[in-house]
Amino acid sequence: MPDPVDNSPALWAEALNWPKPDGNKYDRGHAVVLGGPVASTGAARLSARAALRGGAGLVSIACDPSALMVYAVACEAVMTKPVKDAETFAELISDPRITGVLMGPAAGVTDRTRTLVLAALQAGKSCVLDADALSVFEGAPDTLFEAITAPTILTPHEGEFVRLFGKVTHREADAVAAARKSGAVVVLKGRDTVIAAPDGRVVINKNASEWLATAGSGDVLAGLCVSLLAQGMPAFEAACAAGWMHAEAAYLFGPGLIAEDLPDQLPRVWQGLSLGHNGFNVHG
Ligand SMILES: NC(=O)C1=CN([C@@H]2O[C@H](COP(=O)(O)OP(=O)(O)OC[C@H]3O[C@@H](n4cnc5c(N)ncnc54)[C@H](OP(=O)(O)O)[C@@H]3O)[C@@H](O)[C@H]2O)[C@@H](O)CC1
Ligand SMILES: Nc1ncnc2c1ncn2[C@@H]1O[C@H](COP(=O)(O)OP(=O)(O)O)[C@@H](O)[C@H]1O
Repeated sequence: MPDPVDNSPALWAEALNWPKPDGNKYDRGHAVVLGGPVASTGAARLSARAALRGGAGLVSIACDPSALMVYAVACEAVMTKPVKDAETFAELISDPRITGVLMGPAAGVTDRTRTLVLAALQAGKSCVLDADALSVFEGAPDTLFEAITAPTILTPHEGEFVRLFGKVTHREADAVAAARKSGAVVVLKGRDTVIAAPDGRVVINKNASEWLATAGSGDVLAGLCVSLLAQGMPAFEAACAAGWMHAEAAYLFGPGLIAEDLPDQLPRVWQGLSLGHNGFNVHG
């Protein structure tokens, strides 16, 4: 295994998709977030807001028709799309302008979640799988791995990682082995988040604050991942950038952070990246 590299903008800043003076929202990607059922809508809303703040031009939450009004009332710039079953989900995401799909946050460990995840992967969409979209494959992880053909990011915490890949003994080596086995970029979350690619590249995110140990902060990270993926960044660079920007947002907010605070720190993170924060000047 190559020595893990510390995460920093120098690794991925060139791959960020900055808005163009003559561009429009479609140039910045359309991310779809699968929403959970009517009583569990917060996680997908956090992800969707993070996806917009992460720079995606359009973000939609796709949800069961029974939950649509909750999302529609709670969301403003984020759009809502009803999805009855795998067929309607496949039809929705067949739009070539939909460039990234996030599934998992509070989606439910259900047959519906498993079916919709497989439908998105089989459609060849760039996907981010988090939380329940990972847990639902416990006991049958090969069904998931065999369906992964397009750029995909998995964002497990250690509990979710164990369900798919078994015990964690050495976080860096285990994350690399998991990326090789699944064919996806694996973001093994924790105090020091490990980001591993199927080709063996491995990066460690060391700028995280312990205030990130709060409900929903992983949903924000998943939303950032799908945002950058939908904007056309390669999966490994998107995952590294998302991990760094997520931690930087927490640092900029400081003590007392809850997950809702993270997306609204992202403009300051973008400003820092564009102005040469941390010694790195994106615009030269
Ligand atoms: N606002 C909302 O709507 C929110 C909704 N959310 C939604 O809630 C659902 C459940 O998600 P979840 O992560 O809370 O629970 P689950 O999948 O049962 O795994 C937890 C078990 O794994 C283990 N574990 C080991 N290491 C771990 C670690 N580093 N971090 C955490 N756990 C670790 C640990 O086992 P232990 O170590 O205690 O034996 C623990 O018992 C899911 O749909 C999610 O999206 C949340 O996103 C919050 C905001
Ligand atoms: N002690 C810690 N120090 C730094 N970052 C942490 C710590 N604990 C958790 N995190 C980060 O917070 C996020 C938690 O994500 P997750 O466990 O999926 O929570 P949730 O499901 O509630 O959103 C991850 O990005 C993880 O790396």
